[in-house]
Amino acid sequence: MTHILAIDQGTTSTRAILFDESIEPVHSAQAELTQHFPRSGWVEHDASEIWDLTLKVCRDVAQKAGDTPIASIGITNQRETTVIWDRDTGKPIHNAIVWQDRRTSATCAKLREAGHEDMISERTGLLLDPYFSGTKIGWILEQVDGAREKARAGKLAFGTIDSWLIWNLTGGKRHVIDITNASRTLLLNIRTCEWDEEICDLLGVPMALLPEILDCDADFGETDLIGDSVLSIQGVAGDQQAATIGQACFEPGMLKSTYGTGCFALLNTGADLVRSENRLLGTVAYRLNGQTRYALEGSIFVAGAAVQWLRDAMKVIGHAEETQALAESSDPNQPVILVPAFTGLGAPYWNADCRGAIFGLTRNSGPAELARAALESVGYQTRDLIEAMRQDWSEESLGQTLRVDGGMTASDWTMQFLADITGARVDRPRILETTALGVAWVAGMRAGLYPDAAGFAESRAVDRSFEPGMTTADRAARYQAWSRAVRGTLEY
Ligand SMILES: Nc1ncnc2c1ncn2[C@@H]1O[C@H](COP(=O)(O)OP(=O)(O)O)[C@@H](O)[C@H]1O
Ligand SMILES: O=P(O)(O)OC[C@H](O)CO
Repeated sequence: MTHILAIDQGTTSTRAILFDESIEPVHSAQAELTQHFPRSGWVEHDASEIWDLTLKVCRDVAQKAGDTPIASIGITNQRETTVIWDRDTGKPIHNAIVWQDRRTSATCAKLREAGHEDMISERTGLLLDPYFSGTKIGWILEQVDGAREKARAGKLAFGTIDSWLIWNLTGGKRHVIDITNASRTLLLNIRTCEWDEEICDLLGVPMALLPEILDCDADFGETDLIGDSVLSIQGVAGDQQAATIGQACFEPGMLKSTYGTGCFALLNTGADLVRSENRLLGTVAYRLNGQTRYALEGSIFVAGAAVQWLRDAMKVIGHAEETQALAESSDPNQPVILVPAFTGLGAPYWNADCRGAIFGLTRNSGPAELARAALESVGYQTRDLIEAMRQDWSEESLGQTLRVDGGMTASDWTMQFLADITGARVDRPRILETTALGVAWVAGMRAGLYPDAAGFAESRAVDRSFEPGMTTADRAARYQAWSRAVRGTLEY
């Protein structure tokens, strides 16, 4: 018996999962991460806590497996979150600035006004938005005393969370980043897959800060910190790209959508980078065996977070699961619509300033109608993404099947509505930990334990498929109502 260890460092928690020789998850350990909100719109993590908890869950899970050896390590992580540390001490010089953080929106607006957005989008595939790492790096260098000089002198290191974990796991020997994480920094030329010096210069990021870029299945270094033997790190990808791999979306046209706090839909566009005309992102899906595959990505900031809002702010539920019974008991003649723009709207609107709205309330609208509206908002937003993808990539098969994963897919009601409103078949896999599965497979394949991509795709099993049931007329009417509600929200 041999195991593969997958580390999944997410926004709210860190998980370590051991997969056996049949690529089945057999042991796991998890720790919650402290969220810091120093100001409205700011979100930080303590990078040292991230490292401590990651090492802890890895050691915990290794202990659960007893004497069974680990053949290789895969790492997947929350993307864009930015850490800068001192190369001598190994200590972060500031809290990590999390992907959700909006503090650099004024910097982005200035760069936009100066006319740089087209050039940056053309080269990076991304948009000028605080979401990405580039402007976060600039902010830390500006705010921390002496940081810019130290950065120029090569004394500091920047990394996304994969880089930070690998630096620590290898005892400071490797300063690297995988290509998928690099493609989220706003500093990568996505075609040449190299750092873009002109953009780095524009954003005030000295090249001496930057890690070496590696393929997802590269040699990322070795660690002797987990268990008694030396373990190799051989598979790395940002979490949404890892889920794309874990869902075996290896062919152009395959689409996966992950429903956690937010929702991230990635469409494999093959060896071609598609430049979106509809404010979707162009990103590296993965690079395996030296072959780069691209994706179009739609990122929505509020999916499961709408359910958290019902629980924490509105207090209409005690637990997320209760939304199912409430939605089932809601009055179908009250078409309440919730536009959950709590922190603005992501793709395809990218409006950071609009805020949430509820439409169609009556005196009888209550918790049941609100719960249904929250669950439906996830389906409507996904439909927005698929419509935008269809305009960018006119392949007929697009949008016929949606491979889903993430915590919110536990809700059958939500998955059925998703199928109804998108008109797509929704496939929920048997292994829901697709993010960890993706990098476990890459690491295990490199270690010679797991099959190639075709064999892996064949082994993928579906737990349940949801077929669209709504009439075409009903689907169209409801989607039109949603579109009107979004317009109203944007105009308010
Ligand atoms: N049965 C359910 N019905 C509706 N939403 C759910 C259900 N179970 C979990 N969720 C939502 O899914 C999210 C958690 O998913 P997860 O994949 O763990 O998120 P993340 O990785 O972003 O922390 C939460 O926002 C939660 O409200
Ligand atoms: O950690 P998650 O699952 O919320 O994912 C975060 C994304 O990678 C942000 O782009």
